[in-house]
Amino acid sequence: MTAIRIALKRLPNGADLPLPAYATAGAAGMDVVSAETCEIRAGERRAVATGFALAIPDGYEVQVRPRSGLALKHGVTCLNTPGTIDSDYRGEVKVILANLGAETFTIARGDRIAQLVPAPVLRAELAEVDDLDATARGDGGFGSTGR
Ligand SMILES: O=c1ccn([C@H]2C[C@H](O)[C@@H](COP(=O)(O)OP(=O)(O)OP(=O)(O)O)O2)c(=O)[nH]1
Ligand SMILES: [Mg+2]
Repeated sequence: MTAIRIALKRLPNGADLPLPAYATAGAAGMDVVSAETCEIRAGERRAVATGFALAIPDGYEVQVRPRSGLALKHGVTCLNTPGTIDSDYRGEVKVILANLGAETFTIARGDRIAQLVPAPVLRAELAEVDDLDATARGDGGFGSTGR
């Protein structure tokens, strides 16, 4: 398994926290813990601090993804999933959690709240044209092929 090196800087609010880590040998995501104790009421959202910042190598991003256990048990997910950490972002990584459940969700400092997955970035060069090539689908979409 190849790994890319990503520089991580602990921020003062993350001084004593575990760094993002893979929970099992085959885990795709590194679990991230919360740097704050807080509550998210039903129907609300919050940018939760993680206590670290990253310098991702050029040509890569880091995706912030929800944990399925929180989603299934509590209705808590990343609102902007997958969140995008740009390679040129040097601020604190935050996890935008939304509580879609019926109960207030309590987060303790150190709780695992999301997972980070690095990914290569492909950039596109747009070529503006007057006409696009024809396809069988054409402009059908949004359920046009049936259930
Ligand atoms: O879940 C997330 C998503 C984003 N970010 C940070 C890192 C990312 O590089 C930056 C900008 O994210 P994005 O491009 O998704 O947000 P935007 O609304 O387009 O903000 P900006 O105008 O700053 O690009 O915010 C996070 O910490 N967590
Ligand atoms: Mg942006």
